[in-house]
Amino acid sequence: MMKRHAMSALADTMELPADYSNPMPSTRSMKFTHSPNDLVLDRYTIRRGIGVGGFGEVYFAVSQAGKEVALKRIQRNLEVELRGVSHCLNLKHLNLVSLHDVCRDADDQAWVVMEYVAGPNLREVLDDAAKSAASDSRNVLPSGMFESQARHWFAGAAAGVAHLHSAGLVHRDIKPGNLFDDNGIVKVGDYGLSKFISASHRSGHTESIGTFHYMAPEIGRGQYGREIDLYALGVILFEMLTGELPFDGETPQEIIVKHLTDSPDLSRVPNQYRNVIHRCLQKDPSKRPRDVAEMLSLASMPADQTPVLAEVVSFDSKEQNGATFCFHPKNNRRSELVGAAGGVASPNADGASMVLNTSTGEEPIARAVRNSFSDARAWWRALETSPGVKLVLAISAVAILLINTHWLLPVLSMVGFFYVPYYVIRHVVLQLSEPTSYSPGATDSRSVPHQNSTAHAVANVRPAGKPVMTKAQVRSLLRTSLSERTRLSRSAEWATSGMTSMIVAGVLLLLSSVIGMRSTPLTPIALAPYVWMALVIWLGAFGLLGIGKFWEGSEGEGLVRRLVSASWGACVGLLAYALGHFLMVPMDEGLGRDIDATVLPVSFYLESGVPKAAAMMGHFALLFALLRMWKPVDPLRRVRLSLWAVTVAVVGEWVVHQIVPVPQPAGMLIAGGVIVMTQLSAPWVKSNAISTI
Ligand SMILES: Nc1ncnc2c1ncn2[C@@H]1O[C@H](COP(=O)(O)OP(=O)(O)OP(=O)(O)O)[C@@H](O)[C@H]1O
Repeated sequence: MMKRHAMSALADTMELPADYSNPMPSTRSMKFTHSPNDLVLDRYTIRRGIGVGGFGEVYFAVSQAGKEVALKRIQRNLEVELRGVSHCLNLKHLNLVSLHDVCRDADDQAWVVMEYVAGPNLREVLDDAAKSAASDSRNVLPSGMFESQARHWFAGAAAGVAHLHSAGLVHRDIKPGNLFDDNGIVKVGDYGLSKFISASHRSGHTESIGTFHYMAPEIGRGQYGREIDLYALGVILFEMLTGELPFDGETPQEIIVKHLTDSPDLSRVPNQYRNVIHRCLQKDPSKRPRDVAEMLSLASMPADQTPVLAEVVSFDSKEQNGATFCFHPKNNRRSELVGAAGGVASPNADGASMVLNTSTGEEPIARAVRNSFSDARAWWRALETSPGVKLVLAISAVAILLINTHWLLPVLSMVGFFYVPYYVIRHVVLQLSEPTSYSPGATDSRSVPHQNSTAHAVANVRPAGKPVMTKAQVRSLLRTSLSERTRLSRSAEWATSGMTSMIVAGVLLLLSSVIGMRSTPLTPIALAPYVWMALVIWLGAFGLLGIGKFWEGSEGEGLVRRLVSASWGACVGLLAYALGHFLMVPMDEGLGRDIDATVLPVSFYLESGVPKAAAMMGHFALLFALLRMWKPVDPLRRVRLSLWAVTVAVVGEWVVHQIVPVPQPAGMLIAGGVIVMTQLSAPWVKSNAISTI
């Protein structure tokens, strides 16, 4: 209690922002000095007022040439110290709102000219989410945001803040109102300026402007280290995930006292984020994460955990302090080049080479299962029904599980039978294949301060938005990077792709057997051809995925690759033949040719016309040689799943069938299936990532 009084006194003596008496922006009067069509700074025509903040009024304006900008008219009672502002003005990063200029008009009025962001800020998004949750009669909406949305904002804001920090700047005013959504890209605005703008009656003294909910305790002591930004990001993450603030109160003093003394209640925060928020909200700045990179990894957000592909890599020519983070989450995606198995590609600081990191993170299937559980848990928590109803629901769920154990248990055992060895092998291989970066040109992330201490740092040499590398150059850098990966990391990725392809095979088997046996009783004999096809497809794809790991480092020599493909095709044919016999699959179906071809090669067939092993081997060898089999497994292929490639494979198979017939339609299904499966299972670097660099 004593401590609280002491803290309260401290809060009373703290310097509060000039506008603290009414800190909620919504209550500020929205009177604007300028009207639409006013010309300011001799070149900008005001279109409309956007809002009024602590520093002044913000307008949407256009230049004479039509460039859209946001203009902030700094309040008269604030002094603007322009010395040093240039440091902020010359920062360029995809996740920062660009500051174009700070200038004075004829009346000596200071204006900040900046990039105009049309999208909402996080404050508005959170308020909307709260309103939707309040009016959601089905109670399915979270009180904060969906986790994926929160991650998207968090990662984008972190990337912008990391860039500021690497440039030696502290934002000082991170809050939801200063984070914007620009067409899916999170942008941090209002950075650094608070240092250069101060209340005139305290000339020369830098003012604390942050809204109290996001203000780190040490700000009261005049400490403005970069830790205050991490603190604010922690508060924002808490708010996004729970819809509530960790420290709230009726007055600024009450909030400040809570920042100084209270511990946040993390019980409503999903498990995965408790640690990062706990660390970010430490009262002692030295106990917070060392930097943004550490904060992100505590949030389980290192690049290798996000199995998505890169979209943009942004470079800043002024970047000297090591890597910057860049987040371009169109479609909620991270900005790294990440393969299906979690690899990450990023250009290094001199832009001369790219690093393709392979996964060392959580196993993708385990992650998917964990995410589903946490979604289910969130849904369960959000379910606002009486405890009695919840109990009935829980008992019903358990009963349903128990009733279905007769098939659930065998299925789970089967899954475990394949999954556990795969998981162990993957884990062992990844343990051996550390470090996370394989490019000799890249600095080991753990050896250099500020350099990417998580796997996904990107550095750049250009202002965002202007491509500096042609697609071909980027492609060649990615190739180099792919070629520099260790054999172990490739093996790990192969294992993951193999597992994925097994799941795809299971789905194919299910679909094809359901369609093919809709009017046939389910017997082992009837099922055998489907199992046979699924196995042949899987084996074919698995081998190609493995060979693809050796091909991915170069564009390759076509003839050699066709020969290798043909050899693997012969193996697939042999396996198909052996498995067909083992499963007693009728091999004499659909052998007739549509074209009256020659009787060759007659020695490949029994007198009954049933293909011998040689026919199967010849057929698939020819097919694999004909199709460019390295394309569907190439991480740099144009699209993840090309239906054109599938069509070509099926038509190609039909052509080969005219020369060396095999059972149909199994042959065509196998050809199409192999191409679908390899494409779905092989890692892929999204092509517009390449075009936008
Ligand atoms: N670059 C911009 N593009 C579009 N809207 C902007 C831009 N900068 C600010 N705004 C909007 O203008 C309004 C006022 O912004 P401002 O930054 O002045 O106030 P604030 O963030 O509420 O308070 P403070 O100045 O204390 O940070 C807000 O609604 C904000 O979303």
